[in-house]
Amino acid sequence: MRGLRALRGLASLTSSTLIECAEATTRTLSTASDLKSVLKEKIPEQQERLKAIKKTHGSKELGKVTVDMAIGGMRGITGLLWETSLLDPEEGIRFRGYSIPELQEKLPAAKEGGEPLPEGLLWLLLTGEIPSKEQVDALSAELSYRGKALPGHVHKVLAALPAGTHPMTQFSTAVLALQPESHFAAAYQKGISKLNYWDPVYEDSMNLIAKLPGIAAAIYRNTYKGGKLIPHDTSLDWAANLSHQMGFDGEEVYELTRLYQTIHTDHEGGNVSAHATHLVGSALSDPYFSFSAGLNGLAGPLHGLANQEVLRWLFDVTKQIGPTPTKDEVEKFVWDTLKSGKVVPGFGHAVLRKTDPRYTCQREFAQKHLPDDPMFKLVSLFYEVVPGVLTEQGKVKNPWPNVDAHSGVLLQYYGIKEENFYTVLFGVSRAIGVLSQGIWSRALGLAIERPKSVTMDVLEKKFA
Ligand SMILES: CC(=O)SCCNC(=O)CCNC(=O)[C@H](O)C(C)(C)COP(=O)(O)OP(=O)(O)OC[C@H]1O[C@@H](n2cnc3c(N)ncnc32)[C@H](O)[C@@H]1OP(=O)(O)O
Ligand SMILES: O=C([O-])CC(=O)C(=O)O
Repeated sequence: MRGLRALRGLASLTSSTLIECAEATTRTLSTASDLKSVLKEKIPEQQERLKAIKKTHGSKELGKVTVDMAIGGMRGITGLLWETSLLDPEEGIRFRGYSIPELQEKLPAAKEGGEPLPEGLLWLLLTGEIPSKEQVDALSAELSYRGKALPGHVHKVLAALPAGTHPMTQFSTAVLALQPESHFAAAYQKGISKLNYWDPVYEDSMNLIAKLPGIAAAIYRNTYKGGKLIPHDTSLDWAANLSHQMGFDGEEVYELTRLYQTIHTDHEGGNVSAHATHLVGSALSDPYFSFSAGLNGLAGPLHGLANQEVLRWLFDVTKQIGPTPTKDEVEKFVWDTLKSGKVVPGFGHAVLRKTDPRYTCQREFAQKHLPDDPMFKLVSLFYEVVPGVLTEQGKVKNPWPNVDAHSGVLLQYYGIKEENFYTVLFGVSRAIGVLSQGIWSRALGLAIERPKSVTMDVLEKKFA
C-alpha cells in the first residue's frame, strides 16, 4: 500500500495542470516495483527479440493471400504483430497466454475469491507478468490520482452536442477533446528521438485510461440522469469508480463491472477497434487520436454496438410474443430475423468457431447471482435455439454466441437499463488492451501501416 499512501499524500496537494499531476504521479511512483519501471526494464529485451526474429525469419512466409481474402475483409490473412493477446478459434482469447478462467484464479481481486481487478490485467498486458495485490493497489491509486479531475472544457464540449447524440459519439468526441493534453504530440513537436516515443505514449495512455470512467459516467449522467454528476471516490478501484460515478453502488455491481471491464479489454489485433487504433497510431498520431478512431469502429453494429442491438432484439421478442416465449416461438422469431435480411445480433464471429469464453464467464456470473432473472432465462433460451437455426440456414461459419449476446442482460439486472450506453462500457474496457499494445508498438518501433490495394481491373487482368 506504499503507492496508495504516496498518492493520498499527493492528492492533498493542489497542482496547476493535469500534465503536472501526471508527471508528479510518475515521479512519486518510480520505485523498482512501479508499472512504468517494470515495463522500462522489459523493453530492451523485447526489442532485441524482435530484431532477432526479423533477422532470422524476416523473409519466411506466414501464408498465402487469395482474391477471396482481398475481397472478404482480409479474413484469414496474418499480417499484424500484436503482443497483448492471441485468439484461438476453438478456445477463445488468451491474454499474455492466460485464459479467462486462469485470470479469474490468478489476478488480484478486491476481495479474496472475487472477480479480477482490471488494473491487474493492465499490468499483465503491459509487462507479461501477473502482478501482486500490492502492485495492483498502487496502480489503482495511480489511476485514481491521474483520473480524478476531468478538464472543464471536456464538459463544455459534451454540453455543446445536440440532445439525443448517441453516447458513442459523445465518447469519441470527449476523448478527442482531451487530445490537447497529449505528452506525445508535445514531445514530437520538440523533436523527441524515436527511441523514446514509448515514454510519452505511456503517459498519454495511462492518463486516458484513468480518465475514461469519469468521461463515461459524465456521459451517462448527462444523457439519462439530468446531468447531476457524482464525484470520483478516491477510496475505490478503477472499475468500482466507474460504477459509482454512474450512480450504481454495492459490492455485487462493482464485481460485475470488474469482470466486464476485464474481459472486454483485448481480442488480439485484427478486430475493428484494435486495428483502427493500431492503424491510426502507426502514423504516430497520439493515443487520443488513435483511441478515438478505435471507438468509432467499436460503434459499428457488427462490432461493439452489437451489445445494444442484442438488447433491442430481446425487447422485440418480449414485445411481440410476451415475456416467456416458448422454444418454437423463439425459433420462428430467429427465422423471421434472418428472412428479413438482418443479422442475429450477438451470434457469429469472424475468428471464433465455438461459444465465446467471454459469453461463458458472463453466463456463470448470471448463474451465480441472478439465476431466476427472466431476461437471463430468455438469453439462455436463445443459446439453446439460435445455433441450431443458424446451422440449418447454412451460411454462417460460427453459429455460437459471442460476448455481446450476454453483457446487456447483466447490466439490466443491476439497473443500467439504457442499452444505447452499453458500447461505451465496452469502449472503456477496450482502452486497456489497445493502448497497452500501442505503448509496445512504439517501444518496438513498428512501422506505419500501408497494405497494398488493387482494382477489379487488376484482378481480372492478372488472372485472365
Ligand atoms: C465484440 C464483437 O465484435 S463480437 C461480434 C459482434 N457482432 C454481432 O454479433 C453481429 C452479428 N454477427 C455478424 O454479423 C457476423 O457473425 C460477424 C460480423 C461477427 C462476423 O462476420 P463474418 O466473419 O463475415 O461471418 P461469416 O463468415 O460467418 O459470414 C458468412 C455469412 O453469414 C452471415 N452471418 C454471420 N453471422 C450472422 C448472424 N449472426 N446472423 C445472420 N447472418 C450472419 C454473414 O452476414 C455472411 O453473409 P453473406 O455471405 O450474405 O455476406
Ligand atoms: O475479434 C473480433 O473480431 C471481435 C471481437 O470479439 C472483439 O473485438 O472483442
